[in-house]
Amino acid sequence: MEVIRLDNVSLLRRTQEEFSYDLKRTILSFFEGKYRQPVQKLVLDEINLVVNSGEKLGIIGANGSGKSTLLKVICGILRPTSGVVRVRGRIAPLIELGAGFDSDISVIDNILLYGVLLGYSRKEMHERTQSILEFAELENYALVPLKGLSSGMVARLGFAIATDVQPDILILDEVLSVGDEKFKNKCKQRIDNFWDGNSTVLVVSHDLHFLVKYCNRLVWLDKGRVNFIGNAEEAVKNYLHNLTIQE
Ligand SMILES: Nc1ncnc2c1ncn2[C@@H]1O[C@H](COP(=O)(O)OP(=O)(O)OP(=O)(O)O)[C@@H](O)[C@H]1O
Repeated sequence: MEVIRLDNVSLLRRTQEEFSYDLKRTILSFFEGKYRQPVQKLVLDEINLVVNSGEKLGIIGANGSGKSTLLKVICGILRPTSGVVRVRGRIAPLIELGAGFDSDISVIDNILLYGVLLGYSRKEMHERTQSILEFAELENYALVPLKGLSSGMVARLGFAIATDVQPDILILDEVLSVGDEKFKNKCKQRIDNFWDGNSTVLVVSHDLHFLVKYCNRLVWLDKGRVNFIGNAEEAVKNYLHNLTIQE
């Protein structure tokens, strides 16, 4: 059964150097006649992709090729400029762990907030709070404001929340190495459960060995376009061959 479908999805974004939140400067430059239209870049270019239920799909490509952007479009964090994205089922994005947190409120309140952001009810999150705190090994920090935690602890909390709930679709963006060695092993076990189960998994990684071992198919992105999609070994072979030609 099809769970993700992208038809001709493109995304234009303002380039970083043109991007300014400074309204005063923008208005001033307008009156001084120095205003320039922000430059836009085609970050995703006519992407067509179908992912079936239970499939483990890896995404490879050079830095800046659009891998994280593609995941964000699938999760609904970014809206495509054109094209259609369809997703069936509950999705848990493990992207920039902790990006939805509020540092001034307590760990427990952040669990509720983050859970609601992921689409779960407050009641459901109340019931899960204890197991999340236990997995993240933060039982003694439940009432502490998040700013009192180390960045590793915050990442652990993000991982614990997103994986405590059983998503239909798990999205992993280079987050397979959270926390210290002991915690990494715990994360690996949890991820293994998703791999063995029915969840559909999309994973972005530069670890090609990992992807060949764990993924059915790979998508190779190049400058926002799908360069290859299919068998994982073949994708990596083509990708590496292309790199040697460029060198
Ligand atoms: N917030 C943003 N605003 C504007 N452009 C952005 C923003 N974030 C990323 N981009 C641009 O979008 C393009 C794709 O970036 P993306 O992060 O998706 O690449 P990536 O393949 O995940 O790279 P990496 O392997 O380095 O993580 C890049 O050209 C980048 O400069």
